[in-house]
Amino acid sequence: MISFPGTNCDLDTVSAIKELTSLDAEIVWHKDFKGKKYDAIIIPGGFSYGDWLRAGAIAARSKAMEEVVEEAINGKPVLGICNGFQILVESSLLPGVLLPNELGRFICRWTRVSIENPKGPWLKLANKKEKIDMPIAHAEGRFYIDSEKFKAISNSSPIIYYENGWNPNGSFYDIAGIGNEEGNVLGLMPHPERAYTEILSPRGFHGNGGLFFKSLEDSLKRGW
Ligand SMILES: NC(=O)CC[C@H](N)C(=O)O
Repeated sequence: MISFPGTNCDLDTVSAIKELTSLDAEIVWHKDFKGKKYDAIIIPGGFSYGDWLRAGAIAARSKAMEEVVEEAINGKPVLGICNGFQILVESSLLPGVLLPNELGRFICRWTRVSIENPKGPWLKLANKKEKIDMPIAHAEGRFYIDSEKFKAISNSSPIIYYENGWNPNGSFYDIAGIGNEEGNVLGLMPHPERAYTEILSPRGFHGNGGLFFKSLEDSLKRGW
């Protein structure tokens, strides 16, 4: 798990993985990060470099991200959560861009998503259209992708959609998260590490965000 200046969800994400799985997980300062050392890479949420320029833009140009790009191209599992998703998009590992929220301000609330075209190590245990409840907390989460590109990938790449009426930020096509064609790289704006047990979830929501981490565990043990 890579930590940049301003990353603030790294501890939560390590805790989620350790509580839910038998996997080992550690936080690595970006300057010390060596991609080859790990079986999977997570870029957690936060405000890397204070979200200056655009969220994720500066971290995307770091040496650590050069390593991540190399590993991702070789098929290693890479997950970006919120600011991590912004960094993956800024690194061109995932298509599209993340624009400021339609409301023009930071939004923090629970939301509900469903999964299309589940594949790859992060979604191995997901059923088609599986619904997951997780909170979002961001200012720049409005996903944009042009219609041609969307058409080209919508039947083949994993896509996480906000359920009808749950789009908090004006994302195009209600997109909350997206994967590459192979599914080894996945990015999402909602926070699964804040929704991995029932006790973390408000009344009426399911704490089922652990699916991503349990899928990784299963995938690393048995393949995907
Ligand atoms: N929680 C996060 O990672 C989101 C923060 C994010 N950089 C933003 O758009 O505000």
